[in-house]
Amino acid sequence: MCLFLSEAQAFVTLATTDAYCMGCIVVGKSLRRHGTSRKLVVMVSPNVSRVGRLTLEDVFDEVVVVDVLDSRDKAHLTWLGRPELGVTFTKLHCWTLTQFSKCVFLDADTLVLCNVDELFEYEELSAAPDTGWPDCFNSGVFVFRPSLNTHKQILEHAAQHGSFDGGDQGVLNTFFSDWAVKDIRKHLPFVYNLTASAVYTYLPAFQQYGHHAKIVHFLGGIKPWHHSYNPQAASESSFRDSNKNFAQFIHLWWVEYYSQNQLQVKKDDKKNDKNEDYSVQQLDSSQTHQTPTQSQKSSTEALHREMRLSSPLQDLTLDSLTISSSKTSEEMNILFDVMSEQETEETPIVSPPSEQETEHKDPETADDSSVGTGQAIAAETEEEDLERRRMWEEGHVDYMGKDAFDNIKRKLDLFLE
Ligand SMILES: O=c1ccn([C@@H]2O[C@H](COP(=O)(O)OP(=O)(O)O[C@H]3O[C@H](CO)[C@@H](O)[C@H](O)[C@H]3O)[C@@H](O)[C@H]2O)c(=O)[nH]1
Ligand SMILES: [Mn+2]
Repeated sequence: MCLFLSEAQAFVTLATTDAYCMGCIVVGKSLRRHGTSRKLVVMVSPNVSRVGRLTLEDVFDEVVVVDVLDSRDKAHLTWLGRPELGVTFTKLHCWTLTQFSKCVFLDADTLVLCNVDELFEYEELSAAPDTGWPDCFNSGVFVFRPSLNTHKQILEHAAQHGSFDGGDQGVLNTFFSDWAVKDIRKHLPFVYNLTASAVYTYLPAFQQYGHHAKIVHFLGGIKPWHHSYNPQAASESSFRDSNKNFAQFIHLWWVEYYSQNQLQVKKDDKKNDKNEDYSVQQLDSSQTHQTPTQSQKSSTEALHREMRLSSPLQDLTLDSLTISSSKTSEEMNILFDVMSEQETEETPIVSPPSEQETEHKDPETADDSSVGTGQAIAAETEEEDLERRRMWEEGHVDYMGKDAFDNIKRKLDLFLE
């Protein structure tokens, strides 16, 4: 029964360009990292490169090709300042995924920070308020029920009324027009679609509630894949105020982008068993060592190479991305060093053991690890640090434990002070 339910539900995202494929990879990996039991589906338009699609196949259960739907509504999109967003009408095709009874749509520019499977308890159409106009919902995260009938009605509605912002959000808000007032149970908490905002009430609220964030949404023209995160820059003008908080999320985004994913490891294992080769890896013949981490890297690198050929973004070349990625790993090391330093100098920051861990702890080992002297802790910390560093470098970030977001944030805050 449970299995049936989880097979009939899916998280869905969308990419109509290779740049947005990068975002989808992070959406998929972050959902898997946090152990979702639902299927992962990505819709792609036919112009997405073969490498882009193959890379997505490493992460998603289904890659569904859909036609591009473009509002071509230059007038309204100019109001929004985002002429490129006409293609977001393509998102409306998510209602055609009738192999699922219920889905959660996530924009390609979102990052999942914990398990959010409880979103499937909500009904169509559930979404979080938009920070720009809170009586409208933001269409970056929403719960819906696929139905060809609803799909047809929405497209007819779009043809008849157009979209007040030129994108899908305008159409969906006028189609589900009673969202603001009819049923509060369809209002998702803001932490499921946390966007940055310059409104003056935002910062204190972020300080108070920001650590409850479950899904971060990098709304706006600049996406995480457009720049790398630099800890120093966090104190400079480009990362001031609310963006400073988001700089930390951008860092996490890059960590997730380069992390390994379980589906890839499974596929690599299969490949080794059958002695087959994957075309993504064949594209990267310069890679001699085929450890899972490197093969995973090679598929993202292959995507980067493809982007250089076909990216619509002028500034997004292989070179800039390579610099971004090396900067990122350098920064990860800086971050790691800061975390290690702080840990040996101060009380080690570790998440409290879960009840289960406490229950099953061997009393002998429990003696040294949990109630040892300061010296024992320091000695162990050094060893643990080395191991953790190795794990971190291989992309196994312990988000639920030592590398939990709260710990990283605390260390970054200290570092940036
Ligand atoms: O060239 C594009 C542009 C967008 N998308 C997809 O459409 C989504 C929405 O575009 P995005 O750039 O994320 O828009 P936002 O900056 O989030 O802007 C807002 O306005 C959009 C237009 O109404 C809505 O789609 C968004 O959900 C809403 O948050 C992306 O995440 C992608 O999944 C593409 O695949 N290719
Ligand atoms: Mn978005």
